Amino acid sequence: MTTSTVILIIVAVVLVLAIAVIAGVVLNRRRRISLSEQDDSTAPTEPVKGGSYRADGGISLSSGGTTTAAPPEHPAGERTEVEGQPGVGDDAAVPRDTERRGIVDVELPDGGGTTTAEPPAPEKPSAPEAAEKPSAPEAPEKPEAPVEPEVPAQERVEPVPEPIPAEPEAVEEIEEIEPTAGRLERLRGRLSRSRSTFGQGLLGLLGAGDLDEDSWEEIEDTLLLADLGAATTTEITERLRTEIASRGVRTPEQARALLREVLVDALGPDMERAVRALPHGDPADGGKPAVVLVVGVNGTGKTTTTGKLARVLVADGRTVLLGAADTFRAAAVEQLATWGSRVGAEVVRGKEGADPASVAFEAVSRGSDTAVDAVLVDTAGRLHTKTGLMDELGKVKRVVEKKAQVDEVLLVLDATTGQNGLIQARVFSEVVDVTGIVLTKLDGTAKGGIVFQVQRELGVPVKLVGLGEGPDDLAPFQPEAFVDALLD
Ligand SMILES: Nc1nc2c(ncn2[C@@H]2O[C@H](COP(=O)(O)OP(=O)(O)OP(=O)(O)O)[C@@H](O)[C@H]2O)c(=O)[nH]1
Repeated sequence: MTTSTVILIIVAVVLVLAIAVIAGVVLNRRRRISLSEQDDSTAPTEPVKGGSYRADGGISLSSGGTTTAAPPEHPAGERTEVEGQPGVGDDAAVPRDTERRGIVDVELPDGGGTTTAEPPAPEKPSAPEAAEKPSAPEAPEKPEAPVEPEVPAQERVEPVPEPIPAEPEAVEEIEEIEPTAGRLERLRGRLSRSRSTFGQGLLGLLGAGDLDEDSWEEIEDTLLLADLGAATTTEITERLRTEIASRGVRTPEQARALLREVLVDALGPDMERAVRALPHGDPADGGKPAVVLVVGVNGTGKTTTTGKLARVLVADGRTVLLGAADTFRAAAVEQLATWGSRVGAEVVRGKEGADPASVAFEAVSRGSDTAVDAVLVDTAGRLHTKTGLMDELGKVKRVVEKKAQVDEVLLVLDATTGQNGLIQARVFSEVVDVTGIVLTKLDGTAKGGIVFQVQRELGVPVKLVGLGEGPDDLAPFQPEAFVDALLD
């Protein structure tokens, strides 16, 4: 082989190598999406921030009778992480060592129930001195004689031995209530933890420039950490990838607008979010009050939410009656009574340990008789894994339905509990048809993404969000305003 042949071969090899390197670089560049270059001429002119949406709407209320919303579909096929999760009754093998309430076995009244909430059955009718002491401040109580329901024959609701329509609590002056309009806007600062990790995290990644595989992985991680769940995360990431490429998104502003659009879409902006707490017709003219059941596990914020919702209704000029069907925790009844007295709402309560179904029934009866606009029934916290307690909840609803239509079943979920909230939601909705979700304590978590997951999982809209412990820290859930609060 001559020297010139060798040189030619070397040149050819070098050329081939050079071509290969150049091709590799070009291909790699193509896979990246660059947001750093401004291309004014071709860029679509997306709104820079927030769009035209204004979060000044109030909490919207509707009547259960007039809603046209189709019953939610439960997209079971799309469920994620269901493996090994408990459902109702799955605790059969769990040692039943948890305290159980006695469930009074009440017969359901006839559908046409001739009932009156008439008479506050005196608490201790047999104690002679009791007459003189209208309400002796809880002195060290004499051992309480078992309260036998004395049946004043006529007109009494058979299954309701114990609930006592409370004397309207000494109504202090009715408090001023924050307007319900623009609450999410007012409270948006409370979402700062979710905003800084989730919203700003995403914006930082999307706006940083070249989006390679590592960037997309980081985006996925951010979504997962914010509790959006695997299915929603994949869906959002895929959509962002496709749209960024197809729309020729180039600038951080365009990326932001796209992110907003994708997140809002994932929140189902068209879901019906009005709280069905308006009466059926005019209660003063034979109409029926709306009935709202508030359910959930312990400590999620049911009583607080019931109280806050009562304020929303009162602020809207409605009359409200509260049913304290949390007969398990005496403090909860007192707590609700305080909420009631602050807005001048009557509270129907039972004695500790009373059958919650009977208290709920009595509350609804009383509400009908006194022609209030809405009866809000606070139920006891219950572990979703305890069959007996879940059965009891089902019974509460069935008993109430003997008297009136239940318009809204609000499931209160604590946003800080993450995946567990989702499991609860699933089980509760098996037992009582949950019609709306209240996500509380969003002010204390960076995991605001649970909103996406819970809606997707249940097909039930988040209607309200709790953003603090203050009496008016309850806001309507508005997807656009929520996403804006995360991204701004
Ligand atoms: N930060 C914050 N705290 C809340 C919110 N909602 C409720 N809380 C607090 O959560 C705690 C529990 O609230 P409750 O209303 O008593 O909960 P519950 O579900 O009725 O409790 P049980 O009757 O024991 O099941 C209270 O300290 C409330 O002030 C919220 O949106 N944000």
